[in-house]
Amino acid sequence: MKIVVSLSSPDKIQKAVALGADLIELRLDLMSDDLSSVMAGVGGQCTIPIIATLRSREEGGAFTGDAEEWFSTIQPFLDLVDYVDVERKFRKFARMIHYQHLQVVASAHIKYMPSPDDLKAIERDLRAYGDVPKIAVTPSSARNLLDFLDFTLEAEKPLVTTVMGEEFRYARTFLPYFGSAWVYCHIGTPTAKGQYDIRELEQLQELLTYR
Ligand SMILES: O=C1C[C@@](O)(C(=O)O)C[C@@H](O)[C@@H]1O
Repeated sequence: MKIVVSLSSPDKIQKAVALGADLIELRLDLMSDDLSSVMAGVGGQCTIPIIATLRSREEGGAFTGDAEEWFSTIQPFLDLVDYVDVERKFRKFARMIHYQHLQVVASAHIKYMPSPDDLKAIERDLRAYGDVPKIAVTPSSARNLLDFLDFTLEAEKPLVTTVMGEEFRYARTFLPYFGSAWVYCHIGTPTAKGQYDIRELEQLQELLTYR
C-alpha cells in the first residue's frame, strides 16, 4: 500500500516527501490559472513519482473545459510527471500519454454506489486504457461498503479504490488492507472531502496493524 499526498500547490512537495509520501498528486485543476509559472519549479525537485490530475467538474474537480482543452492544459507538463490521471471522457488521449512513456491512472468518481456487476464493468472499462484503474464511490450503507471491500479484495491488481464524502471516510484507512494499492491523503489542505492528513493515517495504520 502506498500513500499519495494530493496537493493543490507544488510548493508543498518537499514537505509531503518529508512526511512520508510515496507518491505526489498535483491537482492542476485546483491551481491558479497561470499553470506554467506554478509548475515551473517542479522539474527535478521530486524524488518520488508524480501524478498529474486535472479533475473535471463532473467528477468532483474544478476543470470545466472539453476533452481537447483538457489535453492542451495538461500536455505542457507531461515531461514533469510519471503518471496522468485520465477520466473515461478523456480516454482518447491515453495513447498519446503512453507514447510519452507515462503511466495512466484510469479513474472514475461515482456519486452513488454501483452494483457489484457494475463495479466489474467499470473496472474492465478502466483497464481497457489505463495501467492503474481507480474507482471512487459514494457508499450509503454498511452493506455498500462490504460489497466494495469484496470487490476490492477479489479484483485483479493493481487497483485503487476509495470512497468519497465524509460518512464512510473511515473506509479509506482499511481499503488498502483489502488490496487497494494507494490511499490519498493531504498534509494540511484536503483536495477532497473525507481525506485524512498523512500523519493521522500513519498513526491509524500503526494502531490498526499487528506489531
Ligand atoms: O481520485 C482521487 C481521490 C480523491 O478524490 C479523494 O477523495 O481523496 C482526491 C483526488 O485528488 C484524487 O484524484
